[in-house]
Amino acid sequence: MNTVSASVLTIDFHGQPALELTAPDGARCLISLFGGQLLSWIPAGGSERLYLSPAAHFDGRSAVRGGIPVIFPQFAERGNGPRHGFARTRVWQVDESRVSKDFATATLRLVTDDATRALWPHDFALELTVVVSGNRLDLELDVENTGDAAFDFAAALHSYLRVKEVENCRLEGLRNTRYLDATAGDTVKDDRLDALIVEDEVDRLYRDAPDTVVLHDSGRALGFQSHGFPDLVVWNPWEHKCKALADMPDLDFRRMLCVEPAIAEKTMTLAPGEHWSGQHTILAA
Ligand SMILES: O=P(O)(O)OC[C@H]1O[C@H](O)[C@H](O)[C@@H](O)[C@@H]1O
Repeated sequence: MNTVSASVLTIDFHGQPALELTAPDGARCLISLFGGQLLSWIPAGGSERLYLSPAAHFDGRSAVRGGIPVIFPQFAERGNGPRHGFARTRVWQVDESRVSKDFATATLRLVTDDATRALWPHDFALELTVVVSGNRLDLELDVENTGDAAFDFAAALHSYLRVKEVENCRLEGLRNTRYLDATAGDTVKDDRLDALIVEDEVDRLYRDAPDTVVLHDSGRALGFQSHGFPDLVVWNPWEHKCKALADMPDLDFRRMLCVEPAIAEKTMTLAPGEHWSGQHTILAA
């Protein structure tokens, strides 16, 4: 019988410091301090469930293509700041990390500094807590207004899921919902289908999305439960857009699908001293 030793290790991953968490049951994940970004998740007894591009840039400046980037305080180009915000390109601090008898966990923190103030003139504290155990990954994102004026923000946990073959995937749970279709100039559309099947570029912002969706992928499945995030973004660049991405191999659009709980269509307002928190759980089967 294999024995697993539960641990939290600080390692170097492509020149960046990262935390490797191993739970007593062998479930593992890797979190880069650059971006506070999950880069790998392997459930106990399972295989890798996050997509990380083999051509991702690890230069300490560029956003890393894959894993679970934290999007804050802006979604995509819905604002005047950097695309998808700056949280994914800042170095976060480790606040706490530990193993218990059932899980391994870490909390990372990003707070205002001169560089963030130059991009977005507000005082904030962001906290990402990751818990890995068995077949589940739990993430909690907390935003606090630490300044003396209200601010508006957007946020997302931009999850790149590794799939065997994207054309064989079915994303279920979105029937009878509405989405903005970014591939058609943000036209509002109704989803009337039992499942979303990816056969072309998909870039949809589901508003007031259901908290639970399930991704079936060639005999495997991932279940998602989120709380606090009103929207859900689903993205696959497909052939043409993937070719245009310098940090992703041309055919890797087949190996990934992004399912992203988000505050995206409408920003959220936080008064001084207020908190918002959102939870995102992924279950592997
Ligand atoms: O290339 P990035 O800036 O990381 O953005 C990657 C993707 O993120 C989201 O899913 C958006 O809906 C897409 O429109 C965008 O292409």
